[in-house]
Amino acid sequence: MTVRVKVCGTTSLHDALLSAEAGADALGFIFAPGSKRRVSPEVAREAGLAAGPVVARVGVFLNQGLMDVLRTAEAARVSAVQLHGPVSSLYVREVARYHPVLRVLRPTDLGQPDMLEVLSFPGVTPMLDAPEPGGGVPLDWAALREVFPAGAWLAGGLGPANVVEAIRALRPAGVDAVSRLEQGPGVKSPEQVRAFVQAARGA
Ligand SMILES: O=C(O)c1ccccc1NCC(=O)[C@H](O)[C@H](O)COP(=O)(O)O
Repeated sequence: MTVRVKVCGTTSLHDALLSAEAGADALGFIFAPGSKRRVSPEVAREAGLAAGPVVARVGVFLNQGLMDVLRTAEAARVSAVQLHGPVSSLYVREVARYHPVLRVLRPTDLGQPDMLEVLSFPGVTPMLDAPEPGGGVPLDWAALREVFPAGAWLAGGLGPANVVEAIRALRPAGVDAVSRLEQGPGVKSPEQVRAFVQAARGA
């Protein structure tokens, strides 16, 4: 199965076009307060729509109010929503009534019935990520091999140099990265973005 590739932390039209031209399947737009990659819904909307009809536009949220998520997602015209943080399954189910959801889990969540319940909701796809989102720290792929959910995406410290190994270890449906694709906070490195997409495609 072809692995999907998401380039997260897009903060400009320039970087959206860069990732789309590199062949990314999805762009992430971070709306979490306090993120050094936070983008306004207006910029996300302009940049995401410019990437064309086949590139997914993912709004990224961390523990934010339900109405904030729904209003921002609408204003930014995202095509999916990524939810970080200890939000309830009811909350995830409500967001999934309006948008496809990438529900971010940490490895320690995998044993928790209430966290796993959400994965049975229609339109909700799990994404395994490190405890600190956007922190550039890889997960222990070998330790996850037996418990990695079917159809899940993988994030956490991925970049051109390790994405092939990660894909071969866990066979995720998609991969997502930000820290290792930047030349500065919120600014993409063209070389790293191209190399990441190319490496993931060739895995
Ligand atoms: O990157 C951030 O600043 C961020 C802040 C708050 C919530 C989510 C955030 N990033 C979300 C992502 O999907 C990252 O791509 C993912 O955590 C992987 O990051 P990295 O380990 O830096 O590749």
